[in-house]
Amino acid sequence: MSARIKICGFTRPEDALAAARLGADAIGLVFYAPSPRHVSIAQAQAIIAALPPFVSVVALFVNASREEVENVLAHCAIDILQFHGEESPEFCRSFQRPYLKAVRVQPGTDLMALAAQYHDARGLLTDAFVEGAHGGTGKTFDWTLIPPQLPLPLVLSGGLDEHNVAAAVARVSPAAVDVSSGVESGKGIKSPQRMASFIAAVRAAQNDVSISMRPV
Ligand SMILES: O=C(O)c1ccccc1N[C@@H]1O[C@H](COP(=O)(O)O)[C@@H](O)[C@H]1O
Repeated sequence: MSARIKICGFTRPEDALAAARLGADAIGLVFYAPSPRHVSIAQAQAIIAALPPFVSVVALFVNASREEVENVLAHCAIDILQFHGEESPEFCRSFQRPYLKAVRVQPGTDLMALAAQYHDARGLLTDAFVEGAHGGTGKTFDWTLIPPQLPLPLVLSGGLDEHNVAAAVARVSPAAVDVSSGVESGKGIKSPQRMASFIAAVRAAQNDVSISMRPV
């Protein structure tokens, strides 16, 4: 099955519409105020309203309160929650919505144990560990730290771009890839050219099944 493509960190409706037209499966909205990609409820509503049908909307939170998450869910048509902080499994599953749990990977990170803890997640999203940052750093991590038999769908992220995503897909055969910085022309501003190149690279990598290493 071909890897799904999520592009994260939209701040403008026209960029999200361009992503959808280019073939992105999901767009991400960052509800984390310190991020340069942070959106207000009103911005999120405008972005979502610009989308065609069948493009999933992912709401990203970092250690948000229950009230913050519920407020977004009450005002925006969100399909999937993405928890990118230190949220507990109980917190993640308490909204009765599909969720992704993000993990910032470094040597020693036990992804098998985390997959067991967050067993009802729609996927485990692996990002690079960068001291002092929660994500959206544009940094890659050592993909060999991902166990080949991870029991949850893998959403690979962290420093992906049009130049390295084909190698990443070939190396770990993720269920999905997620990119933010790697398709930008400025913080929160997505480049149509970079999004097109990224999506083309994912699709091209998948046509070369001979170099896929993850069992399907
Ligand atoms: O995009 C952000 O600003 C952000 C802030 C806080 C946590 C996560 C964030 N983005 C997510 O980070 C990963 C990797 O991003 P990048 O491609 O390396 O820039 C991705 O999952 C984004 O959704």
